[in-house]
Amino acid sequence: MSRGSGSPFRPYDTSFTNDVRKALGIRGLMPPVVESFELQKNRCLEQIAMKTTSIDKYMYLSNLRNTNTDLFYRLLIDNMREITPLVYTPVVGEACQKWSHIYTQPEGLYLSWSDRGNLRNVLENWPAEEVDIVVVTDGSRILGLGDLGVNGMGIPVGKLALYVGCAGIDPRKTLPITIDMGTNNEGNLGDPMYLGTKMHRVTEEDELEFLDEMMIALNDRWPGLVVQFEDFKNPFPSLERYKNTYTAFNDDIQGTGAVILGGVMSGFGRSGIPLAEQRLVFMGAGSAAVGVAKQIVELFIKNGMTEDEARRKFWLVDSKGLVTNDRGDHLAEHKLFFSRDDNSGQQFASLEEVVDYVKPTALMGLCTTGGVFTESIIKKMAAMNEHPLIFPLSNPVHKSECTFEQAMKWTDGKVIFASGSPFPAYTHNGVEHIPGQGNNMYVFPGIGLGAILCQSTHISQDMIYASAAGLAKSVNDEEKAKGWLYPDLRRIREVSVVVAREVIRAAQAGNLDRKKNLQRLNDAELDEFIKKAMYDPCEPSSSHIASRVPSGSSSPVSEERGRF
Ligand SMILES: NC(=O)C1=CN([C@@H]2O[C@H](COP(=O)(O)OP(=O)(O)OC[C@H]3O[C@@H](n4cnc5c(N)ncnc54)[C@H](O)[C@@H]3O)[C@@H](O)[C@H]2O)C=CC1
Ligand SMILES: CC(=O)C(=O)O
Ligand SMILES: [Mg+2]
Repeated sequence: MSRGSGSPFRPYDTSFTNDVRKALGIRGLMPPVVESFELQKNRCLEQIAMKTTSIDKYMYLSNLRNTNTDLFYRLLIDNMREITPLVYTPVVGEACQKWSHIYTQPEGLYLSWSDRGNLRNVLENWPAEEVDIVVVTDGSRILGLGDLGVNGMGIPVGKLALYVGCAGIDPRKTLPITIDMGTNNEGNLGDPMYLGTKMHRVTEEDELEFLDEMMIALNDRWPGLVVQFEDFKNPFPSLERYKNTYTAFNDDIQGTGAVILGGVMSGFGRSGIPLAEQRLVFMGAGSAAVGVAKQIVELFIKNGMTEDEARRKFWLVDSKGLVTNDRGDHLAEHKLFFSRDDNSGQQFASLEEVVDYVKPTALMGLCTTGGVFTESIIKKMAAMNEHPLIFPLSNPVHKSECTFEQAMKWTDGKVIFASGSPFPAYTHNGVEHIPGQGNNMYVFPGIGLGAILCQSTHISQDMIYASAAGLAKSVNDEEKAKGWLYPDLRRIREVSVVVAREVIRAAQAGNLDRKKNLQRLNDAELDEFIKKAMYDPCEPSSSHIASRVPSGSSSPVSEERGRF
């Protein structure tokens, strides 16, 4: 059986010792050699190198995850910088666009509109007894690629792979869900191979009713599980509805908010400009932009500003220009908090006009439109600031508002930079610079891990803020000396321990933790507890496997659901 990204079934693995093979009755069913994970990983890396396209590499890795879960995660954990871009952004974006064509296996659970009224029964079909965490999308805004319908399944699958790799969530207890509410993508509707229901999207009200049923059904089958909402075109209603009722959060609003808050906590310090003098222009005024701005507002408030003073540090620009009260259009609810009323009737249609008017210290890109941070705009940022913060955060790479190379060249190396998708290093004046990746993957795994371990009833704003503070704390002296805003991705599991610890502490402070005995642990003990709880795949020992062979069974492999 091979179902789901967290499918635990390990096939005849060449790391099985002869004793193990005997115990399982599988001698001869695989090559005779007994290999270490190390050797097997090298074979995997060789095979990945042989594939000439990113999508082939993605498909190879998906197959590995589904057929040898432990080996896949060993490979990911030990090669985080190399493998993450292949299973997450940017390649997952291309995989989603081609999902219905590269499809070989389900990868997760599909809940369709036609299943409404019956979702509890459909959940019964998922084979895992226990589920700790769900990532769910409706496919309506996949990265910056728009409505991809059920082809968006690559996103919950990829996010959960990072939950396992970055934070050691048990893969058997992860569940990727795509809800099939139809699609307004005419390309999908006209594609004979499209894997979703061929109908236009149901209304937002209908979708919310469906989500209500889903949340009840999920919590009925797996009480208290963590639910991460991901890549919904309009994620605000579900966040408002569930954040105080379930252990649920929205990664695009809150996770992104936390990761960028963590980055600016370091970045503002490096820029040398006091908080009171910071002015932030956001290109994009959607869920991610508002989520990020709101978290930074919290930072300003914690540093002595009133809420009103804090919100006035932000200028949001959407496809119609600067968001103002008197622009003449009906502003969506989520934009109102940041809408400007001090523009003296002037309207600004383009980003460059806004930059001239505001003279920002920081420029954030969350507008799904590649290249909008032009040479002219970036040069102006460098002329106005000794060290401008420029964060092109849209995904995948071709949606990035500028590249690292452009930001470095056009600011003559002065930029403080982070991007949503990874960019290659750039050598400036003979020194190699590695760009920061301001991606929610630095926090959501630790948020989920913390919430699972302390059995939090909700995921509060304080827990989200704590995750950002934990991330900022995780940048070590060596990384700071190199000017990095984020820790080395190769240390992500250490970082996730700190993030999880801070999240647990915030849950405890808010009395949201159900597992009260963690309160007795000091920080070092809590870190130890977290580390011990993390899945860390290793070669199976004879005793490990032998202990799982049911007595009287000659070949228990087909029954095997254990970690090996
Ligand atoms: N780095 C990270 O960790 C994350 C990055 N993102 C990226 O952020 C982007 C936006 O995501 P959401 O806010 O959820 O989407 P959204 O659809 O809610 O918002 C997009 C916003 O961009 C504006 N926009 C679109 N084209 C524009 C243009 N040409 N000029 C000015 N504004 C324009 C829209 O008016 C809207 O306000 C996506 O590309 C996504 O991949 C999202 C979450 C996390
Ligand atoms: C990273 C992420 O969550 C996004 O681009 O939507
Ligand atoms: Mg997302």
